Amino acid sequence: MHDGDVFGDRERDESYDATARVVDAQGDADERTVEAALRPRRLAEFAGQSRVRDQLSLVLEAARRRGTPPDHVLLSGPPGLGKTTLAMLIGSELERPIRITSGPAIQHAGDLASVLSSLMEGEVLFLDEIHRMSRSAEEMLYLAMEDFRVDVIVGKGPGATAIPLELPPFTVVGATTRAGLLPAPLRDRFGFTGHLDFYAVDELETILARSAGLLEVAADAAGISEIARRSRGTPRIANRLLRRVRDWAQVHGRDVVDEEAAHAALALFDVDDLGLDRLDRAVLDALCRRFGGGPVGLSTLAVAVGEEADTVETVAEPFLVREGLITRTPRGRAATALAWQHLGLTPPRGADVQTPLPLDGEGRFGD
Ligand SMILES: Nc1ncnc2c1ncn2[C@@H]1O[C@H](COP(=O)(O)OP(=O)(O)OP(=O)(O)O)[C@@H](O)[C@H]1O
Repeated sequence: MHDGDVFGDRERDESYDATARVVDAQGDADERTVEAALRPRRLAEFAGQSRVRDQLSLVLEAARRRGTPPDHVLLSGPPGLGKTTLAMLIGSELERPIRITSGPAIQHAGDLASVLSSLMEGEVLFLDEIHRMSRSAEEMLYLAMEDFRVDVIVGKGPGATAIPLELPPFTVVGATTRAGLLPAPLRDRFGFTGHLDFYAVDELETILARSAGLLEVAADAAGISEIARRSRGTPRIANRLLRRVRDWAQVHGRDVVDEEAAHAALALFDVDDLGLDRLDRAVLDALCRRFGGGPVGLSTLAVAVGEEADTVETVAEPFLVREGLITRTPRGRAATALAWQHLGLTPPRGADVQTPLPLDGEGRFGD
């Protein structure tokens, strides 16, 4: 029932095929079938995010004891960190059916009305990319979440009338990578909000060990650890790298995914020991070698690496900033001392003294 076309309509950069990156945090439609097999089936199997997991577990257990559907749940955070997985787990923990759709699939209030009017009591409605719903659907959703009612409009023009339709109680689980884009009235209807953060290496190791078991891949601790370190804090990337290393091991007649297999496979796929790929490194290289560490304007930097400015900004930059390799300053992008070191170069004096711009809380810059 899961992972159908509703996930296919994602915003992609058009000039650069980000899906071709082995370190892309967004999955494609084909990959979702494999991913579905790796999803934890119980909350207890969900590694990491302990705060959100414990809070959610409490909310669900209390609702179960009361015998009522829990509050609506909003899950936010970057792609590939487990929002869909948690939504599925809410359904399975409550032992309720789950209905899946997404913001882009609901462009008219009527689309939402037909979903809402067919919900059963206690059903979980998962709305992925909820920030991409149309305004009219959003307004209908507020009312449905608060009063369990939709107004069905019959007729057109001055003669149109609204017929209220009562709905059985249900729970909305919304997922978004951009919580800041949700209008406040919609955000306020969620009784519980969980923000997912990037995973620590040991958490990714736990996830990888479990995935290796499910994929029936023999993997040793050093191999798993090597993959975890290069996975950019993201389970989706970790699982994908595991599959590529498994491929390498298989083709080279190795029985075990070990450190050597991980090194060789990840070198083949251009993923370095920090998890940077070709584009990330090209940006650092241009910044340091061509522009003396910057600061340099985005468009100049983009020309130097042969990509669109938007690609550099949305695909490469967020991770480079998060890793402390570059900063964005009012005068442009600048390499930090860490970037120089990563390229094996000596940083010039003052490589770290640029004043960064403030982030807006979602890893984006305020300008
Ligand atoms: N905590 C976790 N434990 C085990 N596996 C996980 C965990 N988090 C994510 N995964 C795995 O990572 C993959 C991606 O997770 P998921 O689809 O839930 O991410 P998402 O946040 O919904 O991404 P998107 O925003 O792109 O929809 C799945 O295969 C899932 O099983």
